[in-house]
Amino acid sequence: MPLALCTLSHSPLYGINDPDPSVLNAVDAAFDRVRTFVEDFDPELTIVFGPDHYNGVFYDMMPAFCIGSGARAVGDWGTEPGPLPVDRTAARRLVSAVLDDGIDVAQSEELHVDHGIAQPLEFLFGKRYSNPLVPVFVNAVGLPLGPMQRIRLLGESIGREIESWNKRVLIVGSGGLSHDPPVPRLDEATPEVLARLIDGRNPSPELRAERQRRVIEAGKAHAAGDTSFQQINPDFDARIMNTFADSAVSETDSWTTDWMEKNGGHSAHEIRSWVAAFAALSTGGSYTVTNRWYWPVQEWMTGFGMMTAIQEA
Ligand SMILES: O=C(O)CCC(=O)/C=C/C=C(\O)C(=O)O
Ligand SMILES: [Fe+2]
Repeated sequence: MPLALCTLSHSPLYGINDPDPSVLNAVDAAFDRVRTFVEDFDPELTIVFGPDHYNGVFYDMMPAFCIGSGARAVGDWGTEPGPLPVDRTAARRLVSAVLDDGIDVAQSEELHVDHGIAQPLEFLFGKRYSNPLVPVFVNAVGLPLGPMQRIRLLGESIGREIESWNKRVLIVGSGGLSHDPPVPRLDEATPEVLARLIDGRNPSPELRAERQRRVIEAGKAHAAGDTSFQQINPDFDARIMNTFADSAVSETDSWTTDWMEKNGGHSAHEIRSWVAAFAALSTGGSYTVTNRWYWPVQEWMTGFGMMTAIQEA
C-alpha cells in the first residue's frame, strides 16, 4: 500500500497579518489542492512531524525528537485546545521500532503540541478533526541541535515500520523554509525569559498576548521593509525543495546547522520536519512529487512552501 506525503509551512500570522489578496488567494487555492490530494488518498493514519515554539516542550527536558503516544494541543494562535486523536497503539509500536533501530527517541504519553503541529492538521482536516494520527515532535528551536543525519535516520526508521503495516499512511512535515521570526533563544535569554524557556507551560493570558504581540509587530515591521530581520531567501528555499523533488534526501546529511542559520535564519531548522517526512516516504523506493508551491511572504516573515508526493507503485 503506498504512502503519501505533504510538507507545508505554518505561520502564526496566517489570518492575522495577511499578504495581498492575490498572494493569500493563491495560498488558499494551494491548500484546497492539498486537501483534495489528502481526501483522494483517504489516509487510515497520519504521522505528523513538527516543531514546538516553547509552548509545549521546554528545557526542563528537551529531547531531539519525541513520539506522542498521547497528545494535547495547547491552543496557541487560534488553534483548538484539547486532546488529539492519537492512535496510541500505532505510536507505541513506532517507539519500539525506532528504538530497535538504535535511535534514542523520546516517548510522551501526553505530548503538548502547539501550532507547529496543530495548524497543519487544522489546515488539512479542519477544526475538531478525528482522523487517527501520531504526532512526532522534532526539535528545531531549542538549540543546540544534533546533526541532520539523525533526523533522516529517524524518518527512515518510521518509514520502514509504517511500510510494514500495509495501511494508507499520510506523512506530514510542518515548518517554514527560510525564516527568522522572534523566537527566544537560550544563549541570549534574560533570567525572566530563561524561566519560561525552562518551565513555561500554561502562561497567563497576559503573557501569551504579550508574546503574540511581539510576533505580530515583527510581521508588520518585516512587511514594511524593516531590514533588521534576516530576510526570506528564495534561492535557499528553492535549493531545499529541489533536493526533495530530486529524491536526494541523503544530501541533507551535509546541511550543517550553521549553514541553515546563515542562509535561512534560525527557524529554517524547521526544515527538519520536511527531512523526516521525505526520509520516511523514501524507504519504500521511488516517489513522485505531485505538486509544489512557494511564496516568499513578508507579512508572515517566511518562505511559505508546500509539496505533495506519493510513492510509486
Ligand atoms: O514568543 C515565543 O515564545 C514564541 C513565538 C512564536 O510562537 C513564533 C512562532 C513562529 C513560527 O511558528 C514560524 O514562523 O514558523
Ligand atoms: Fe514555526
